[in-house]
Order: sequence, then C-alpha cells, then structure tokens
Amino acid sequence: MLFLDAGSSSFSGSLSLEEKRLFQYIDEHQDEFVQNLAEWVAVESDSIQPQLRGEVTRMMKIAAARLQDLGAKTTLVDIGVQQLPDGQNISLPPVILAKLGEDPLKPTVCFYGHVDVMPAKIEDGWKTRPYILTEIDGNFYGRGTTDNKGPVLAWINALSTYINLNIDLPVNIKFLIEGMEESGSNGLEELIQKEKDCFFSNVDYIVISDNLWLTTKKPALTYGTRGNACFSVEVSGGEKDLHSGGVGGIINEPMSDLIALLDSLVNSSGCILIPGIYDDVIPLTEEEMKQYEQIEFDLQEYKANIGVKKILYDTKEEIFSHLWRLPSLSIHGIEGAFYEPGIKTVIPSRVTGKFSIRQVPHMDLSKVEHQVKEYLENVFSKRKSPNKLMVSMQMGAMPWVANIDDPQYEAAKKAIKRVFNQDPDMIRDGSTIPIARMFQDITEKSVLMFPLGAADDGEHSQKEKISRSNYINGTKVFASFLLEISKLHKELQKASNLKTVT
Ligand SMILES: C[C@H](N)C(=O)N[C@@H](Cc1c[nH]cn1)C(=O)O
Ligand SMILES: [Zn+2]
Ligand SMILES: [Zn+2]
Repeated sequence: MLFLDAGSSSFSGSLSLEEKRLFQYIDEHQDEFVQNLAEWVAVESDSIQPQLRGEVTRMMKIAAARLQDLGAKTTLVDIGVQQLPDGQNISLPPVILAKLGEDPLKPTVCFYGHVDVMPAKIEDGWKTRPYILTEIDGNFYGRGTTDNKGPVLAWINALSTYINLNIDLPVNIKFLIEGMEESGSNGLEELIQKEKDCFFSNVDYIVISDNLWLTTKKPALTYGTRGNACFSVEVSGGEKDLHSGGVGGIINEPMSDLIALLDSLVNSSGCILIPGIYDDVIPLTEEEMKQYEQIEFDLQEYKANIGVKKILYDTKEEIFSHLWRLPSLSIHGIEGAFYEPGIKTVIPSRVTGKFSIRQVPHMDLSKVEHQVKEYLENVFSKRKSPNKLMVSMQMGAMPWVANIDDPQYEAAKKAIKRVFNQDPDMIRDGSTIPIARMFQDITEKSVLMFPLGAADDGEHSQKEKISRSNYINGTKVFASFLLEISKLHKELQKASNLKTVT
C-alpha cells in the first residue's frame, strides 16, 4: 500500500495510545479515504437544476449505504415535493437520519452535513473536469470536495477508524444529512420540528462542518453565519420576443427596465441603496472590535486566495465587519437573457433577474422583503414603462450566532490544538447555513460549526478543492474531538452532580 504523509499535522503534547492508533490508522488509510471522496465527487448531485434531482437522490442513497455499512441505523426520510417557479412539483431528495450507539452514559453528538453541490460545468472555466477528482500538488480538485462532501466523509472516516480498530466510540453519534442545502434546505425545517422530541430528544451537541478557515494555514471555528434572502425580479413585455431592428427604439424593452432595476440596488462602494435596509443592524461592540484585532490576517494573501486584485476595504476590521456584521447585496444572474457566444439581435419579451441580500442578526426577513418590493416598485414606476413587474422572495434563511462558551467549542479547540498544534481563529462567516439557526431555535441545543476547508478552497467556484492535508488532518481532528467532547461532558456532568448533592 502507498503510504502518503498528509504533511502539516504536528501533534501537540503527548498523544494517548488511543490517539496514536487512531492517527496512524488514518495516515495509513489515506488512499481508501481519497477513493471514497472520488466516488462521491463523481455524482453530479446538483440541487439547483431540477433535471439533476435524480442524481441528488442517488447521492443520498450512496451516503445512506455508507452509514449503514458502519453499523448505523439509517433511515431515508421522504420530505415531500418542491414546487418549481413554473408550478411543476418535483420530489425533494430524502433526508438521512442515522444513529450509531445508544449508550445512556455517553453524550450524543449529532453531525449535520449536505451532499448536494452547486452546479459546475467545464465550460464555466474549470481547468479539471468538475466531477472527476483530480489531485494536483497535494490538492484534490472537484465539485463538492470542500463543500461539503469532503467534510462529511471526514466524519465518516473518523468513525470507521474507531470501528475498524475496535476502539469503543466515546460518544453516541447521530447523522442528519440532506441534499438541498445549496437550494435553501427545502423541507428541512418541518422535519426538524417533527423530530424535535424524537430524533433530537437525546442529542447533546450539534456539529456542522461547512465553510472555510480564514487563512490557508490556521484552523478556525465558526460561531456565526449571515442569513440570506433570495429575490427574483421579473419584467415582461409583449407576448413574444421581437426583432431589435424591427422595433428597437420604439418600445420599452424588458431587459433595459430590468438592468435599471438591478443597477438601482447597490452602489459601486457596495452600499445597499434600498431605504431602511440598515435600520436594524446593531453597531459593532468594542468587544467585537477587540476580537477582530486579535485575528491575524494578511490582506495580500486573502486577495490571492479569492483571486481578486482589489477589495473595497483596507483594514481587516472593516473586512470582517462587512462580511460578518453587515448586510450585502449580490446580483447573480438573468433568466431569459441571451448568454451564448455570438450575436443574437432579439429583444427578449420576459427576463428575470436574481439577487440576494445576506442579512445579519436583528434584521427582520419580512421587513426586508417589504422594503425590497416597495423600493423596486417605486424605481419601476418612475420609468413609466408599460411592462409588467413582479418581485418575489424565493427563499429566506435567518442568520445564526452561537455561544462560544459552549463546551463543544472548548472540545473542538483542544482537538485542533492536538492535531495542528495551534489555537483556532474564532470567526464568523458571511455565507449561510439555513439550518444552523433552525437547529438552535427548534432543538435548543448547542450548535458548533467546525470548518475543514482552507481559505483558498474556492467553494462554489471553478477551482473548488480540498487539500490532502486538510482532508486527512480533518479526519484526525474529528476523531480527536469525539474523545475531547466525551471527556468534557463527563467532567461537566460530575460537576453538576456534585452541585446537586451539596
Ligand atoms: C455555506 C454553505 N456551503 C453554502 O454555500 N450555503 C449556501 C446556502 C444558501 C443561501 N442561499 C441560498 N442557498 C449559501 O450560503 O449560498
Ligand atoms: Zn456547504
Ligand atoms: Zn455551498
């Protein structure tokens, strides 16, 4: 067997015999773990394009079979249908609920992950084929490698290591794995509500492993994410597309109306122009400012990681607050627009713009929806266009902030220290895990986000990758986390029992 050293792992302190065995096994079984990742990446489980829904369902079945192989009691739960914008209904992929171990003396950790991915086509500019895992210079390129198949597999690898070494699992494990995260986690809230007093009743800790570190070298723990409100704005004119030579200049073109509307949303400094949108955003506290100051951050490296030459802000404090504490508005695309190469002298009769607003705590989703609709209707009315405008909020997810004093943050810090020999950055993230806030609100359990990917992993982009080092050391960190959380949980229980007695 080919033995490959994952590289940057440098163990802190002396490892227990158990940890030595676990880590050695993980190092020695890298090829097998990589092969599993290649098999998962090969499934085009894109949850955005309805015609690929069958592949998402196939992916769910593959993941369920893997958990079953580990000995987990696994159920694929039907969560109903999704209504598409054209009124058609298509099945949602089933959600995996699985459990491994039911020892009442052990804590129960529930891991959440998703195995759906963002769309990826070679024509988008990929240098490698997006659904064929390709290793270049210690990095595995492919859609879903870091978001989120790699981290889900790292959990599974960690568990299979315990099982294959016959080491008693220090915790009971539950899994909730879904296939619609990238689409807004359709149907999941209802399932969590339904399972609150069943599947979740004995869960002590919920762990999500998604998003990225802030840098390429230093691990991070994430204690907050922004929400997202996704809008569509449709402008329709006559009943059919028209010849731009035949009628260009004598009608109000839907595309011109739409471009004006989209252009009215945000200025070139990134400031959202919708009146009232910042009203409920609370100012940054001094404590937050101090936390930001403590985070090491290299602006040049950050720019290189995201592949841009200039960003709107010069200081790390401004960057963090704009990513984590302030809303942002991004324009994503136009349905109905001509986008192929070449020339097409047609005036489209109906076009739909897509944009989203990442919101932060204290912003109210329905208020944002109202503000957006009122503003766009107002801008449109000023154009005196006879075309028809329709604005709708397609999806709304709430922001999430955790309590970093929860014991599992402590356990995760210890596990990181043992594997990477450094303390993690404590960060928030600008993106959204729709389910994070729902977990917290509905189950009232502690939620930890434990990212594995490095800052240059390019989630959602053409060069998505995870490094061998992060994938393999990530597997070790999760194996170690299970030991740490079980130790800490026992200590806390002992302390609380003592308190009750005295
Ligand atoms: C962080 C996670 N991998 C992710 O990318 N989530 C999506 C979820 C979403 C939000 N609106 C629609 N989908 C994201 O943040 O874009
Ligand atoms: Zn993700
Ligand atoms: Zn994603």
